[in-house]
Amino acid sequence: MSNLEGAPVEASDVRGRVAELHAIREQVRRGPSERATQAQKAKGKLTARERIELLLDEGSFTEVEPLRRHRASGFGLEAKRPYTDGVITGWGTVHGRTVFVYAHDFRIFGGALGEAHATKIHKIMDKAIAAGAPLVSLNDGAGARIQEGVSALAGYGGIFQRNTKASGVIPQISVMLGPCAGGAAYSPALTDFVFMVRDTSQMFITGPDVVRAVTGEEISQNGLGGADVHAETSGVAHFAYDDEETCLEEVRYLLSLLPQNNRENPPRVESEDPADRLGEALLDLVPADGNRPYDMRKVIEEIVDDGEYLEIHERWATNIICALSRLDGRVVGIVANQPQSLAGVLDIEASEKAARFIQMCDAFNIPIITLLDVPGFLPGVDQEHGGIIRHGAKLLYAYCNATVPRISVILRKAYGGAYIVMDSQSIGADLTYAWPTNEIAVMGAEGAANVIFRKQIAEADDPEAMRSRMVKEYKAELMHPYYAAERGLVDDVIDPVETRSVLIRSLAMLANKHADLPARKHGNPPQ
Ligand SMILES: CC(=O)SCCNC(=O)CCNC(=O)[C@H](O)C(C)(C)COP(=O)(O)OP(=O)(O)OC[C@H]1O[C@@H](n2cnc3c(N)ncnc32)[C@H](O)[C@@H]1OP(=O)(O)O
Repeated sequence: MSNLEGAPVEASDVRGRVAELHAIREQVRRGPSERATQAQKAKGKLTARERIELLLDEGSFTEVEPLRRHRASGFGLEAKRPYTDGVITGWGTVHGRTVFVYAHDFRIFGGALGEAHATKIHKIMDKAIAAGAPLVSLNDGAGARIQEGVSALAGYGGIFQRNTKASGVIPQISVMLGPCAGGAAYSPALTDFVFMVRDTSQMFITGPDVVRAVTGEEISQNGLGGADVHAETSGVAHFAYDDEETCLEEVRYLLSLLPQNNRENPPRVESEDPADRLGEALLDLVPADGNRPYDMRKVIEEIVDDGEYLEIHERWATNIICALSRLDGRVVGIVANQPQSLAGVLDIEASEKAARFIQMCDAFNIPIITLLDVPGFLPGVDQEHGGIIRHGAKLLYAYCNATVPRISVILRKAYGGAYIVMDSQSIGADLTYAWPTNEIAVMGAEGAANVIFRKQIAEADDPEAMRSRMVKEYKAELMHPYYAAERGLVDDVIDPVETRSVLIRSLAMLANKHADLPARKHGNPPQ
């Protein structure tokens, strides 16, 4: 028999050796000690194996290198060589499709990454890339293993390099389930989606102690890098949940909406929701008066299959909505202005959020539906000095670069540069529709009249009466609902109730869209 720290005792026959193997396996399964497990539970956290069980289909996990141990020395490491070396790696299935996974075991060296631990992760990442299947990391590790020095740091380099190589090839999902500092925060930042759990997970480059020493700021771990901070303020996390069970269930849901790799389409399902269902409610959801707010989420619910969608970055940059959903069983990415948050303007954060989402959709063959109700870019010194020009350009670049089917629907306002940026026909949308409530223009009629009729208004006996006459004139001349359609700038003006069926027919037509791009190493997108 063997123990976790020592070498196996030799058994003399086959049965004896098999028994020994099973005994070792049992030790590996149990982990380092009951005390360590209790400490993990006391922090409100599940163990790495429990997490893997929740993530994957029942009984589907196959572990790789469970018997791996480090060969490092010094600081008493020779006497502490637990199996797995603090990370459990392998593959299983989610909804029947292969998914690779690695999970830090915080009970072993606080899940800290040493050389052997890192090479296990490298191996599983290489296998995920080769097999063309998603990679999910379950992060609960204290960063580089301090006792192993620069060997541990090099291990991170290998992870970053593979994250980048896999980017746009296989979906990569990072689930943050404990404190993740330094190197442990950068790998997730390179992946497609970051999930966090409130109170138990944190991400930061340097912890509160270093922050206090350098800047004098006092802040808790959660205040610095907790789930709410990253889901609402920094935008580092795409999703935040109250508990690990819900979090891992949502990872499974996200995976059901993604293809296995960039050579596949996302999985289509049978939809029970009729493709020709009319959305009568849309007539009441969206006020014709462009200044009145409404909840764009309700519009999305009315259009998509069974009202179901998964919102990404739900609480960050809320003036734009990014969501994955289905139309007649086909996965779509929805980008929509949200008139009830900052009137749906585009600002720095909204541009960044939507740009990354569009890039992800394009990489993984997910058609993009854009729902427009946008008054323009947010004016202001903060925005200009913060670089709205280059951040807004990210959104423009992402749309222009996307070769997946692209369909836009203009619900109400579509003004100026924001109209062009939000997947107008002129930047390559395949199909553009407008509701009869559309207001496509360079700017709102009030603003336009104030500029071009400034002289007449100023010289009039009754400037206010003159202004309102000019606004009316401008609207009648240049902003009537058929102005863009008459010029072929939209493909049709549609009855809002038909939006779902029009989109479904359009997606079916575009299903085999193919676009050839000029040869180049890669573009140089604005950053
Ligand atoms: C490139 C880079 O990654 S640089 C970043 C390097 N990492 C760090 O600086 C983080 C250092 N660790 C910490 O700050 C804390 O351990 C935290 C916040 C992660 C977790 O705190 P706690 O939940 O209180 O756990 P605790 O500190 O008891 O650690 C658990 C065990 O992991 C060990 N451990 C923690 N961090 C590391 C580490 N980086 N390397 C090796 N062992 C570590 C602890 O010594 C402890 O071991 P023990 O159970 O044998 O006593």
